[in-house]
Amino acid sequence: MALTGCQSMPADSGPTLYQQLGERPGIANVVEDLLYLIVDDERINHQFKGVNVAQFHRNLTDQLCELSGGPCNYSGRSMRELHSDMAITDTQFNALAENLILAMEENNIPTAAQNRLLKRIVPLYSDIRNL
Ligand code: HEM
Repeated sequence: MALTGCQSMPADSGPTLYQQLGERPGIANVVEDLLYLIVDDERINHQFKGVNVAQFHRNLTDQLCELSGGPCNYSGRSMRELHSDMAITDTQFNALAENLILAMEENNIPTAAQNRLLKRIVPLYSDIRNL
């Protein structure tokens, strides 16, 4: 019985990305700090004028939660639809990614976890740039 039990246990592969990010509360903190960085960043802050901050915070938190494997459902509009009129440049995309990295640093997210999340964001690139 004991052996059978052992066989059915999942291999100990360490914390999931969702756990490394501090689950939804940790992700919400990262997104809050990201918002402050965006407001201070002259390369991109003009794009965010008039944005509903509470909704942006909730939806981006849900999206990163879902992307990291957490139990969240992003219920906002598609990435292509949201960003299609913004003519986002590579420089602006990279500026936002840089701010996300800084926000993760501020929240002591390990570098390996930062890279795991960025890797899951990369596939969104062509939709966000409307390519
Ligand atoms: C890392 C890449 C990006 C991700 C994962 C991302 C994700 C998102 C998400 C989930 C939303 C929905 C939030 C809401 O419902 O308000 C959103 C909206 C928005 N994003 Fe992005 N985004 C990215 C890059 C960018 C860039 C580079 C810009 C501009 C420089 C940008 C500008 C905006 C704006 C202005 C909105 C609000 C649109 C609206 O309310 O109609 N995003 N983004």
